[in-house]
Amino acid sequence: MIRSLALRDAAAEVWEASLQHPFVQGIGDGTLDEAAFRWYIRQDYRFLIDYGRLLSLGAARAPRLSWMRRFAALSLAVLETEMELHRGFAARWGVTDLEAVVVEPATAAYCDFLLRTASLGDFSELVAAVAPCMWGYAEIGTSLAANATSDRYAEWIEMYAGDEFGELADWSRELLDEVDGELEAMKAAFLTSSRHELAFWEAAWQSPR
Ligand SMILES: Cc1ncc(C[n+]2csc(CCO)c2C)c(N)n1
Repeated sequence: MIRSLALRDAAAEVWEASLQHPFVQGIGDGTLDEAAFRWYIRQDYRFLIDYGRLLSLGAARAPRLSWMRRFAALSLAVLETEMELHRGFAARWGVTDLEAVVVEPATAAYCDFLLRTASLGDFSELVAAVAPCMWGYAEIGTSLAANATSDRYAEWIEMYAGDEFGELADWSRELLDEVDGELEAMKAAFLTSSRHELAFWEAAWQSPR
C-alpha cells in the first residue's frame, strides 16, 4: 500500500473525529461562538511561530536540495504570509492582544512534540509529524467549503480550501511516500500529530467564554 494512504488509514478515526468536531462543524454552519474562534486565532498565532521553527529545522535536515528549498520557502511563508493573515483575522474579530498571548497547554503540547520530533527524531518522523497539519487542514477546508451553510467564517474556510493549501497537502503526501524511513516510526509520529490536532480543536471548544 502507498505509505501516505497507510498513514491516513491508521489515523482515519482521529481525522473523522476532527472533521466532525463541534468546533469545526461550527465554523461550517456559522454557529461557532465568536469568543471560541478568537481563542483559536490567538493560540494558532502562537502555534504558527513554532511551526515556522519546525519548518526551518526541516530545511536544515532535508536530504534533498529540492526539499530543503521547499521547507525554507514554507517557513518564510508561514512566518510572513500566514501570520499576516492571522493578524487580519484578529483585527476583524476584535483580538487586540495577539503579541501578548499566553500559550495554553494544548498548544504547548503540540508545539513541543513537533519540535522534539524535528530535533531528535529521524527526518522521516519529522515529515510524518508535519503532514497532518498540512493535509488535515486542506481536507477540513475542502469539506467545509463543499458543505458550508453560513458565510460567517467563509474567509477561514476559503483560505484552507484554496489551491495553495491543496498543493501543500499534495507535497506532504509526496514527502511521506518518497522519504527513506521506517513505517512504524512514521505511523507513530503521524498519529500523535493527528491526536494533537484533535486536542487543539477540543481545547478551543472548551475554552473559557
Ligand atoms: C493547529 C494547526 N494545525 C494546522 C494548521 C494549518 N497550517 C499551519 S501552517 C500550514 C502550512 C503552511 O502554511 C498549515 C496548513 C494550523 N493553522 N493550525
